[in-house]
Amino acid sequence: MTEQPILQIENLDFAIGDQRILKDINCSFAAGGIHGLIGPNGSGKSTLLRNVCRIWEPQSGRVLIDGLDYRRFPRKTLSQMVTLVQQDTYLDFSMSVSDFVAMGRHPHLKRLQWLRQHDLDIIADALRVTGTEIFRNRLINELSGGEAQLVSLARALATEAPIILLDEPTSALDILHKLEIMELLASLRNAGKTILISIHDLDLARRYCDTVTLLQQGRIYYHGMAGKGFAEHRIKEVFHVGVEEIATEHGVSLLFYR
Ligand SMILES: Nc1ncnc2c1ncn2[C@@H]1O[C@H](COP(=O)(O)OP(=O)(O)OP(=O)(O)O)[C@@H](O)[C@H]1O
Repeated sequence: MTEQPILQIENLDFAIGDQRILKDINCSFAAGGIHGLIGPNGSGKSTLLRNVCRIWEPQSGRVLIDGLDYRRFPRKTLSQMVTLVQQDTYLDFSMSVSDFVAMGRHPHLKRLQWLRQHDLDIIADALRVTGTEIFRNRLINELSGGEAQLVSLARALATEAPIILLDEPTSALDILHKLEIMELLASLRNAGKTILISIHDLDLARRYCDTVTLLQQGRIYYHGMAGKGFAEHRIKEVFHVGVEEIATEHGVSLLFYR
């Protein structure tokens, strides 16, 4: 018997005003995987992530978590199950990094309940694994773009949600931090988390993702195994560039665009 996917999207349509942005989206994601969302600018990746965590709601179709329509869960319960690291991590309010990361514990607290030792331990752990504990006392609106991305990831980890959505989490990071984040995501995947990540860097996606979902103008063009997803003709047709695989001496191949 095949295991039920942790996340399923069925016949999802989403529009803003009269602009149809997502069209007939059908896909499912196994637990314990890194699932890449790729596609050109404006193809609908961020919009899909926002529909998956119910910041936006589809006009038709369903999102199922563990087989249940997410509209059946109270908002607080849904926030314990799914968390989103947004693309624009411009944090324009004055708050310490540790207070910001502590917000990740809110779905687990009752109204006006103080953080418990258990919560403080989880916050400390989230700061540690993202390498952000060194600026725990800094103000978030004084961080660089890359530092803010790491802190946003720390807050997501503090929720302990089994499904983590990330909207281009490495876009503002230098090469070392990019690799560190992807390695961290790989270890979270190995610990059983389900990660849905929108990512423009196709080489990183090829290296780290188990499956890819390729979007083109709001529709799914390909959904399946990552290896097969990067066939030359698909990249050519969706991104309108020529592409060639260049083998390296490290046993991996890199994409060369022309
Ligand atoms: N708040 C909004 N109001 C109106 N249209 C929007 C809004 N947000 C997104 N769109 C439109 O929806 C479409 C999909 O946008 P989305 O941000 O989901 O794409 P994306 O694939 O994440 O792009 P990128 O790679 O540039 O981040 C685009 O045409 C965009 O202009």
